[in-house]
Amino acid sequence: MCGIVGVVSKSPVNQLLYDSLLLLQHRGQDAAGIATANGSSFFMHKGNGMVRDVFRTRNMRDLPGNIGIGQVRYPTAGSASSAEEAQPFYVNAPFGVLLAHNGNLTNSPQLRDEMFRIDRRHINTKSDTEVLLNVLAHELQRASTGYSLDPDALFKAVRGVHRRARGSYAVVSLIAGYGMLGFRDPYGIRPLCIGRNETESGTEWMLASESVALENIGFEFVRDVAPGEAIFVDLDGNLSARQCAEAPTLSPCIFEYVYLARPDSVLDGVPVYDVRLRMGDYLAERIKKELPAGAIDVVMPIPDSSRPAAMQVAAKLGVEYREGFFKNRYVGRTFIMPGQAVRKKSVRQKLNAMGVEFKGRNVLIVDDSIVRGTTSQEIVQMARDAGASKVYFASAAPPVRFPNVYGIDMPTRGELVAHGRTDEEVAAIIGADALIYQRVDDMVQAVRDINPELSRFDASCFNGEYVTGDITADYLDSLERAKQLPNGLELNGAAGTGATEPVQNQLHLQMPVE
Ligand SMILES: O=P(O)(O)OC[C@H]1O[C@H](OP(=O)(O)OP(=O)(O)O)[C@H](O)[C@@H]1O
Ligand SMILES: NC(=O)CC[C@H](N)C(=O)O
Ligand SMILES: [Mg+2]
Repeated sequence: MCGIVGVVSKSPVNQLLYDSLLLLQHRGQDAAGIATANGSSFFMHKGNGMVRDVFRTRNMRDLPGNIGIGQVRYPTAGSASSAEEAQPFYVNAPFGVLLAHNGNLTNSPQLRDEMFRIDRRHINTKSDTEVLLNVLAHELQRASTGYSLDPDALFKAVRGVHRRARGSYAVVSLIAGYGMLGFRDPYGIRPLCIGRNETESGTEWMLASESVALENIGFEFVRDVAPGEAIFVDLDGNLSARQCAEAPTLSPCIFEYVYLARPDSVLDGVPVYDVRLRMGDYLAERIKKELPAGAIDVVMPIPDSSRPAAMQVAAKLGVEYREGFFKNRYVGRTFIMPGQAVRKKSVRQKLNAMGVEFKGRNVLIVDDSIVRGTTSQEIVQMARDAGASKVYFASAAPPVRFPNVYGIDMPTRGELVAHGRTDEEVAAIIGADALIYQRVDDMVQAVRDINPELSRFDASCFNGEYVTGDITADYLDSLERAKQLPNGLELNGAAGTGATEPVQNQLHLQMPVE
C-alpha cells in the first residue's frame, strides 16, 4: 500500500498535493514525490523520506501548474533505499507520461521481459511501477492515431493494460498536453476515489487513495472508482469515465479496514472506523467464549490502529478501558518500516508502558493485527516488566498466515509468526497467558454488516485465497527465494536494502512545445 493522489485544478496544485500527501502519510513513509504539468512542461521532485523531509520551500516553488499527481511510497518491489524508485515515474514517449501507483504487479518479471523483447522498451529500475508505466505508454502508442489522443483511445489503452498487467494497481497518471488519467485494477484490490470542488472558474477534480485525502483539503467526495474503471479529466476539467475491464469483480483488500487505511476514511462505501468498532464487537464475543468471566481487570489498546476495536471490546465486556501505553508521536508506523531490526527497535522507541496501569492487574491488550509478532512480543514483555499479573492478548484480525502479493510487504511465509503455528504456539512465542484471535468469518461480517453489497474481499493473508486466481505455489516460492541472501540471511525491506539515507532526486522535464 502506498498513497496516491492526482488533481486537475483551476489554480496551482503544488500545495494541494503536498497537503493531501500529508493526509496519506500513514500509507507510505519511505519516499514521496510530486509531479506537476504547466503548459507542455512537466516538473517533478521526489526523494526518500516522509513528505515533510522531501519537500522544502524551494522544491515547492519549482512545481508550477494547475494539474499534478503525487505519491507516498511503501515499497513492495525494488528497493526501499533507491531514490530512483520513488514515484511518480516518467517516460517521454508517446506524448510524455507520468504515473504513480499503489499496488503490486505479480507478473512484473514477464512484463519486463516482454517490454524488452517485443516492445523494445528499456526499464531502468527494479520497480514494478516503471514496468506498469511502460505498459501504459506502449498501449497509448498503439491506441492513438497520429499525433492526437481522445478519451476513446485512452480507454482503449487502459483495456490493453488490464489485459497485460496482473496483480493490484490503483493508478494516477498525467499525459502531457491532455490531462489526468486514473484507473483501478479489475478486482479493485487497492482503493481509489473521486472528489470534486466547484469554483467560480469551473469544476476541479481529484483522485485519491482515501476519501480523507480529498475531504480534508476541501473537496467533496463523489464516489469510488469502480474496479476496472478508468477516469479521464482533460485540462479544462471535463471528466469522462468508462469501464475498461471484461469481468470486473470488486474484491477490495480487507487489510485496508484492519490496519492500512485511516479510520476517518470511507472505502468502497464503508467507513473504516465503523468496521473497526464492529470488529471489536465480534472480538468481544470470542473473548467471552474463551476466557472465564472476571478474568480481565482492564482492557488496553496498542496505539494507534487498535483503539476503536479495543474501546468496543471493553464496552462489550463491561471492563474498564485504559491507555496503558504512551506513544511517542514522532515515531511513525512500525509495520511499514523497511527491515526487521529497525521495526523492533522502533516499537520500544514508540511505546512506553505506564506502570500505574499495570501493577498487580490482569490486563487484556488488544491490537488490530499480529503479523510478524514484533509489536506483540515487545508489548507483552513491557506489560510484565510494568508489573502486570496476567497478560492476555487479543487480535481484532485473524492470524496472518499467508504472504501478501498485492501491495503489502509480507511476501514470505517464514516471517509471519502465525504461519504453520497454532494459536497456543503463537501465544507462547509472544509470551501471553492467552491469545484470542478474531475469526475470518467474523472479520468479513464486520465489513458486510456496514455494506452488505460487498460480498468478495481479498483476504488472502488470512485465508490463502488469492482473488486474482493466478498465484501458484511456485510463484510464492520464487518470492521467498528472492528474499534469501546466499548466506541464508533474509533481506530487509522490499528488495532488502533496509533503512536508508535520505537521497533527493530533482528533475525538471521539458516537453517540446507544439
Ligand atoms: O505483528 P507486527 O509485525 O508487529 O505487526 C502488527 C503491528 O503493526 C502495526 O502497528 P504500527 O506501529 O505499524 O502502526 P499503528 O501506530 O497504526 O498501530 C499494527 O497496528 C500492529 O500493531
Ligand atoms: N505498496 C505499494 O503500493 C507499492 C507500489 C510499488 N509496487 C512500489 O514498490 O513502489
Ligand atoms: Mg499498531
